Amino acid sequence: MSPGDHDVLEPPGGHAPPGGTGEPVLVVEGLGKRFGDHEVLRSVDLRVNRGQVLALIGPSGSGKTTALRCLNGLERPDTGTVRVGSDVAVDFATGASRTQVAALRDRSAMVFQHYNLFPHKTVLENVLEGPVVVQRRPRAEVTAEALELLARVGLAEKRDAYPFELSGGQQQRVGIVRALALRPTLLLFDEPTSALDPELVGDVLGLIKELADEGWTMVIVTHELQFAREVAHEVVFIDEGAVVERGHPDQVLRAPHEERTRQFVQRLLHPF
Ligand SMILES: Nc1ncnc2c1ncn2[C@@H]1O[C@H](COP(=O)(O)OP(=O)(O)OP(=O)(O)O)[C@@H](O)[C@H]1O
Repeated sequence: MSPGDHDVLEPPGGHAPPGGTGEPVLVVEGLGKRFGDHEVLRSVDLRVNRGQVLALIGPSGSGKTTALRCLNGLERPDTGTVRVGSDVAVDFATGASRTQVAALRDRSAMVFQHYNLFPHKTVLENVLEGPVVVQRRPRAEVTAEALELLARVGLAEKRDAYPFELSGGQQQRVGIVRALALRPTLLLFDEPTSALDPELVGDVLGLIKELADEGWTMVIVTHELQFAREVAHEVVFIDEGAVVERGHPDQVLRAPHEERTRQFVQRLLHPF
């Protein structure tokens, strides 16, 4: 590979050391969002350094998905700034332009709860859609990368299959490949295993853990607390749209300072 080429199997900038670097990839300040009278996000701050994983946890309806969608430009916050990498900084309070929001979307890639694959497109076409149609990169180059990524997740032979021919776990692996093919600076996961049958959950979590070990920078919304403890460098607990507690996974998940965090963690660990 010549200098400047991008190895699609590696995170941008190469593998980060364990624990990440000190270089910020995502800096979010004062993120606020209302849907009508409902204040869904209240001045949320987040920071993730290169090679780090942030796990965002919280009760249903606390604003986790909305926060991710704001980071990805799929939703427009009313206030706050979002910086991704060294060259994209969007201040929503002063009215972000379409070009700025598009730049934000270009830097991060989202893996959705329900896979969101195009049902009428093959696996390969699903992976090519973003890089070729949206990013306008050369089809031949992207196809080679997509096949490499599909091989990595054990789906090379499914390139011409349609989503309905795949298991949920396989569909979600395609969802992850589709995100990686965008060469994102930041990967966003929205409860990536919540739609899966229990026996397929470990398969997808294992793949995400591998990516984390390789130094991909990620924000993961999850209810899988054991997984969050193993993979995340920081856990952020939000409730009613506001950050209640943040810290090392062992502290937040085993010895939380806040009563609301303790109750939430207990409910997830002991639902009955
Ligand atoms: N497009 C929308 N229009 C109106 N209200 C919305 C919209 N999207 C989300 N909401 C509301 O915002 C609140 C937060 O929703 P969000 O999906 O972000 O929560 P969540 O923490 O991800 O929940 P869950 O764990 O159940 O997925 C909810 O009350 C939801 O009904």
